[in-house]
Amino acid sequence: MTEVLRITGLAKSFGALKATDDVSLTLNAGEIHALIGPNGAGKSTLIGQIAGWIVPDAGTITLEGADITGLSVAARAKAGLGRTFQVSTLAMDRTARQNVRIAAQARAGSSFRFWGQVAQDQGLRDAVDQVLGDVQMLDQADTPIAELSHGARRRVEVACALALEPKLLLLDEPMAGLGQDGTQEMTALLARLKSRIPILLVEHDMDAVFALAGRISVLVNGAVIASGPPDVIRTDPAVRTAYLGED
Ligand SMILES: Nc1ncnc2c1ncn2[C@@H]1O[C@H](COP(=O)(O)OP(=O)(O)OP(=O)(O)O)[C@@H](O)[C@H]1O
Repeated sequence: MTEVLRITGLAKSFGALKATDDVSLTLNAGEIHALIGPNGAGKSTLIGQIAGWIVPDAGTITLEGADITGLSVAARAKAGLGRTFQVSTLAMDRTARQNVRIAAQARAGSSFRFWGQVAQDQGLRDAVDQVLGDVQMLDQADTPIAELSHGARRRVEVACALALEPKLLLLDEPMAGLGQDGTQEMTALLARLKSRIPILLVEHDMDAVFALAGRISVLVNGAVIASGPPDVIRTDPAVRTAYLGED
């Protein structure tokens, strides 16, 4: 079992409020580790600290054994921390392919430097087609984002993240607002991806979480109250009381 991400003793307070209270967790190769918890539990604050736009008061974050706690957002992305954004960053007037190409170009910048233009163009085209295929968007690759469904846009966002060849994906509520079909498509996509790229998943859709996650950690008032496989979490009395409800 290869550990990709390790968070140790992460803490963040806003005034007297402990938004993240001594949180430790790991993400292993080949798994989806879901982070669930009621509104205000501290999930987004935790993701913000891992991604780097919130500075923790204490704790460390390591990516494949390297300490990334002090790195900038951009440096973390370069180190292999992939993510999508809660607010879409896609260029709406560009096609899916053009959006993914921008991400692939950012990734390829240095590695293609010594190649000729033709090889560079071919390499980029192949990389873009590969990730568009991964998210099953090849048939809509040349459609402007503005004309795509919400679910298709989400898949293009995942393709942009994949184009950066990350070591893991941080996904903050990828099912939000998708509806039944979109949620099913996104669930299938994440299930396909996980063997290649481990995913730390924050998600409110419990059907998706229990279908996808190998491990679930439950956050309440900034602290992890339970962590384990779905069947253990489902029956944990503290979790049922705090979050899932008794029904
Ligand atoms: N910048 C901030 N300043 C003050 N308080 C904050 C700040 N950011 C978050 N909080 C508080 O920290 C707590 C955790 O918020 P956070 O958004 O991380 O929870 P969450 O689990 O992601 O919630 P949701 O499921 O609703 O997105 C909340 O009480 C929130 O009001």
